Amino acid sequence: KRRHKHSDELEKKIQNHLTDSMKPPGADGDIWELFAEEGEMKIYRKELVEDGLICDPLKAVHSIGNVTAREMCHYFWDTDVRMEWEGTIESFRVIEVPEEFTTIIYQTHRRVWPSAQRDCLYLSSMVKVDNPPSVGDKIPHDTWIVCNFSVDHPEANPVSGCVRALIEIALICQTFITPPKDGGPITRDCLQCDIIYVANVNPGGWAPASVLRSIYKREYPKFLRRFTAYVQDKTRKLDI
Ligand SMILES: O=S(=O)(CCO)c1ccc(-c2ccc(C3CCCC3)c([C@@H]3C[C@@H]3c3ccccn3)c2)cc1
Repeated sequence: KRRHKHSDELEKKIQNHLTDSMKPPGADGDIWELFAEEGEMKIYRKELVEDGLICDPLKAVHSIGNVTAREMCHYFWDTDVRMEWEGTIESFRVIEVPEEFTTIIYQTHRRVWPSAQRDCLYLSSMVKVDNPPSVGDKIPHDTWIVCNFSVDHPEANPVSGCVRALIEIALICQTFITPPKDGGPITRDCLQCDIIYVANVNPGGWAPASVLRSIYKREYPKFLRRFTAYVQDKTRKLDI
């Protein structure tokens, strides 16, 4: 069962995301504030301060056509294309590949004046979920998750002056297929991908609350817009 040093922790986090993060906002009795809405994309936040640091949890739900859950998770997980859609990291390095779909990444984020530059050191794993909880009465064709969470690593060789931000992030995607009425073959137009993105970022050190909250308000909608458009573009059949 224990495939690498972080296997147990990864399994536990994935189980937690499948039970907690897949619940619609508010189902957990918590008060989520809808702070951005664009079509199917709805982004919620909660105010949370831990040890004086702004750790506002974020939860986004979205649904887009013409892509599968596996494609969404693949492009989110695959470091080969990371800089094609990530707009806020300055550099990143794959430190270790503990197993085929699991990497350990060190990345630096663009400095947010007036606070110090942040870096993240995290494990990123892409997993197909076998027995997914079905949300509502729709039955998913398949469910995939990418789980990113902070770990330690002796070879991080961090950029000096960076403050280590701590992250707990998950992208959970489900494919829904609506076969064509005329019984024809299933095409991309029959696909719908439901997305849940949860992000818990601890800035790791002091930063002005107003500055952090305005970054979150700006960056998360931008990230979800840009990333989903990127995947739809990468998977679009070539215009013949
Ligand atoms: O989804 S991922 O796994 C994709 C891989 O990169 C991921 C997303 C976001 C972060 C992240 C780490 C640090 C910070 C801060 C904290 C103080 C100064 C920088 C932020 C701030 C919230 C803003 C932000 C929000 C969304 C996207 C990028 N930036 C975000 C890390 C990983």
